[in-house]
Amino acid sequence: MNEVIIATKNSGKAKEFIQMFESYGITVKTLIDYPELPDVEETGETFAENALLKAESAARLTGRPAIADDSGLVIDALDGRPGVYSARYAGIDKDDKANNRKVLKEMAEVVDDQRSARFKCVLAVSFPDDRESIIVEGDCEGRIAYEESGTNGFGYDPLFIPEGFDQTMAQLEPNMKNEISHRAKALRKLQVSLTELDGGMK
Ligand SMILES: O=P(O)(O)OP(=O)(O)OP(=O)(O)OC[C@H]1O[C@@H](n2cnc3c(O)ncnc32)[C@H](O)[C@@H]1O
Ligand SMILES: [Mg+2]
Repeated sequence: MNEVIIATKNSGKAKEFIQMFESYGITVKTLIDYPELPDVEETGETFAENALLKAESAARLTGRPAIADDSGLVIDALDGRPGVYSARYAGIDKDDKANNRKVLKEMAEVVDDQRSARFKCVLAVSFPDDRESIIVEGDCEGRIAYEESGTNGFGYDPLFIPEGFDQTMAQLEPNMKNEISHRAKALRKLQVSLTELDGGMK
């Protein structure tokens, strides 16, 4: 495999996948390269259901294996919200600024030791033939800051302080995020699953 399709229209995710796959010598194409493909409605109740919906649709429509990422932020003090609704938490889809403001407001009165949270990433690989889809997941533990800091990354990165750091994900170098992130952990598991398939990832 020297090219892979990632079924995402999120440019932040796309950039990270391009960087992470570089080390395997694999070129990444995303749905940004296939503007004619229709949007998939994320009607699932779990990250896995939504990842599968996106991967199956892309594999069917492109005729090639496709990987989809469904991910989000799970905050303990908010009973797991924003969770699967992370992209549209403040109402409008993919308004990162508004989503971050809403989370900060809801977390304003929450004390230090109750600010635990994790990023979750579920990756699904689907095939255009009758091979079964593969699902893997990765978590990144951390806590919610009191204000936004940093400009790297995307989404909730300016609010999220990963375990073992005193800076937000948006203040870390992209290479560091791509070592420790939920997405990196899921991708490492996928590498293991894919090497068991014909051809593998190399
Ligand atoms: O469905 P696609 O096209 O992949 O793009 P999306 O942005 O809609 O992606 P999701 O449905 O998986 O929603 C995930 C949301 O969770 C947040 N998120 C996911 N991974 C993140 C990360 O690494 N850093 C910060 N926020 C993240 C971000 O707000 C995303 O919009
Ligand atoms: Mg989405």
